[in-house]
Amino acid sequence: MTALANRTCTACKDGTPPLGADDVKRMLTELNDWTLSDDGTTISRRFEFKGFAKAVEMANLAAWLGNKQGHHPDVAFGWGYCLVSFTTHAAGGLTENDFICAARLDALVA
Ligand SMILES: C[C@H](O)[C@H](O)[C@H]1CNC2=NC(N)=NC(=O)C2=N1
Repeated sequence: MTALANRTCTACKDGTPPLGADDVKRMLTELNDWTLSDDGTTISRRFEFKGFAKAVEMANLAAWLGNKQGHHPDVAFGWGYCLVSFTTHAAGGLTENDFICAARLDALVA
C-alpha cells in the first residue's frame, strides 16, 4: 500500500460513507501526534511555536495543502499555536482524504 503522504485526495461526494472505527484506529497509527475527537468525526494536531508569525505560516501551509488537494482543513491559530483539523463534511465523518492530508502535512513539517 502506498504511504498516505504519497497519495492524492479524491473528490468528496455527498453521501460518501465515513470510515469505520477500526479503519480510523489503524490509519491514526500512520500519523504523527494527531488526536481523534470524542465523537470520532475529526482528527486534529496542535502545532506550537514561540510567537505569532510561525503560527500564521503554519495556518497558510495547511490552507495551501488543502487547496492543492481539494480537501480543506479547519484552522485556528493565535500567538504560539496553530490547530489544524480535518473532517469530511460530505461524509459527516472521517474519510481517507482526511488521513492523506494529515500525513502530507506531517511530511511538510518533518
Ligand atoms: C467538490 C469538492 O470536492 C467538495 O466540495 C469538497 C471540497 N473540500 C472539502 N473539504 C472537506 N474537509 N470536506 C469536504 O467534504 C469537502 N468537499
